[in-house]
Order: sequence, then structure tokens, then C-alpha cells
Amino acid sequence: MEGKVAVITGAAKGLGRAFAEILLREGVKVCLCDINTENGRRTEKMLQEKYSNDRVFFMKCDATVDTELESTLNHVIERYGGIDILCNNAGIINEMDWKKTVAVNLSAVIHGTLLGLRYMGKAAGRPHGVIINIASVPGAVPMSYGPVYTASKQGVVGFTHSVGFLSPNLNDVCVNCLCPTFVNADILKCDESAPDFVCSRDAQLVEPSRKMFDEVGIMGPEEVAESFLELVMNESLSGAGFLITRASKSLLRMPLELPELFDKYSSL
Ligand SMILES: NC(=O)C1=CN([C@@H]2O[C@H](COP(=O)(O)OP(=O)(O)OC[C@H]3O[C@@H](n4cnc5c(N)ncnc54)[C@H](O)[C@@H]3O)[C@@H](O)[C@H]2O)C=CC1
Ligand SMILES: CCC(=O)/C=C/C=C\C[C@@H](O)/C=C/C=C/C=C\[C@@H](O)CCCC(=O)O
Repeated sequence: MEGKVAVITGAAKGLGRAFAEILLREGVKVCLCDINTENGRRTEKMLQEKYSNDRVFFMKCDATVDTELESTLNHVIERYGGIDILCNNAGIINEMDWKKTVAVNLSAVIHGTLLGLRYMGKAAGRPHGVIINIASVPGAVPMSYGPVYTASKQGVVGFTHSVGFLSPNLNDVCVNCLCPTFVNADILKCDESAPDFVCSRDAQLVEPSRKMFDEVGIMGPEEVAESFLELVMNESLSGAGFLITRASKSLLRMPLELPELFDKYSSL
């Protein structure tokens, strides 16, 4: 991993920051992209102090703005010479502004992947590339209080399964996705005062999820980052989706393990 270059969207905090940190630990150079400059600069400072100034930097980038995402990738190529790992991680849950949820969670992931296929791997004169799209458990099962969020994540899983099937043969870029269960991050707060954390206003729908927190547990971002690293290092898989649960503490390949998961949810 030493010397490889990674770009992570939504990396100012939560899972994106944990993914950045585990890659830095392995010797990778990382560009942290996020729409939130304040958190992004804070994370940049923290990681530069821990690793070094020249191995990590922050770029303000709204992943939903096509030109911003593309110019970010170009900037990273100029600065570090290429890109080997791209993680399309930025995500929100906002059932009221459903177009924004689809734009961040699905459209930006599709655009990021298509750019990655152009700027990484053989097409860009690099030996190999890895794209990891962050979906979620609702990428495979329904989540009643977040139908738009669910649709966006199912879109990510379907897109990844399809595009990842061919991409290793085309230009040696693997595309996979991760579906973690609940992770301790701001997105879980469902705080209606923060516009991007709005899920259903119907308490009766949200309540079952709170029960699910106890049932399936809430993972730490660093636990998910260990599985993320395992997937980044696997150069033979593509078009696959992986579930990460607290109980398994490892990657479960979808859809093989899903019948068991459906049983678990339908019995609650
Ligand atoms: N926390 C959880 O329980 C789970 C989260 N996920 C997914 O993991 C990903 C990361 O979420 P968390 O770290 O949990 O949430 P978070 O809310 O802590 O972090 C999300 C980051 O994305 C950034 N962001 C939002 N819109 C953006 C945009 N347009 N462009 C660039 N950055 C943007 C935010 O500023 C924030 O820094 C999301 O895709 C989420 O759907 C998946 C499964 C479980
Ligand atoms: C209460 C606020 C909240 O739950 C917000 C969640 C936002 C994002 C987290 C998401 O990515 C993780 C979801 C994991 C879900 C696991 C199981 C669900 O599919 C069960 C849904 C049960 C139901 O339909 O009520």
C-alpha cells in the first residue's frame, strides 16, 4: 500500500475520516474531500500532525457538482502523480429533500465511479485501481422510515454489481461496495434541526430502528475501516457487495448471506 494515492469523499468526519486514517496508517497518501470546510480543515490538521503534511490534505468538494469532483481528481493527479483508490463515501439521509438525497447518495457515486474508471488503472497508465462505493444495509433490505435513502443505496449496490463486473477486464479497476449496519456517526442522530439528517418525521416508523440499534449493535467507524482496508487490498474481486455487521466483524459477501439477514429482520 506504501506510496499509493487515495481520494475519499465525505472524509471530514465519520466513516470517511476513519477510512482516511487506516489508509494513512498503511502508507497511502490521501486527499480528504468534503463539502464542510470547517470539519475538513480540522481533520486535515489532526491527520497531518499524526502522519505528515505531505501525505494528507483537504479539498473542499461538493461531490454532487460534476465539475468540482472532476477538478478535485485532476488536482490530486497533478499533486501526487495519479490515483489508485477512490472511495465514494459522502452520504446523507434527508427524506424531505429527496432529490438532494439521490444526488449525494447515488448520482455522485455514479459520477465518481465513471470518473474513476477514466482517471485510474490502465486508462491512466497506472497498474491497478480500486473503487469502493459506500452503500448500507438498506442497499439490500427495506428501511421503512427511509424509503428514499433505501432507494439511493439500492441504486449504489445495483450500479456497483453491474459496472464492477466488466471493469477489471476493461482497464484493471475493481469496483465494489460496502454495506455496513449502524455506525456511530452523526448520520444516526436524525436531528431535525440539521437539514441533512432528516429521516421520517413519523416516530412510529423511526422507533423500530432504535430497537434495531440494540438488536444489531452500533459499530465504531474504526471497526468498519478494518473491513474497508481488507477490501481495498483485495485486487481480485470486482462487482461485489459486502455486508459488515458487528456480529460478523468481517466482510459477508452479498447476496449469498442475505436470506439469513431477511429472516433476522422479519422476526423483529
Ligand atoms: N453511520 C451509519 O450508520 C452508516 C452510514 N453509511 C454510509 O456511510 C457514509 C458516510 O456516512 P457517515 O460517516 O455515517 O455520516 P457523517 O454524517 O458522519 O459523514 C458524512 C460526511 O459527508 C459529507 N457530505 C455530505 N454531502 C456531501 C457532498 N455533497 N459532497 C461532499 N461531502 C458531503 C458531510 O459533510 C460529512 O462530513 C454515507 O454514505 C452513509 O450513508 C452506511 C451504513 C451505516
Ligand atoms: C433513527 C435514525 C436512523 O436510523 C438513521 C439512519 C441513517 C443511516 C444509517 C444507515 O445507513 C444504516 C442502516 C442500517 C439498517 C439496518 C437495518 C434496517 O434495514 C432495518 C430497518 C427496519 C425498519 O424497516 O424499520
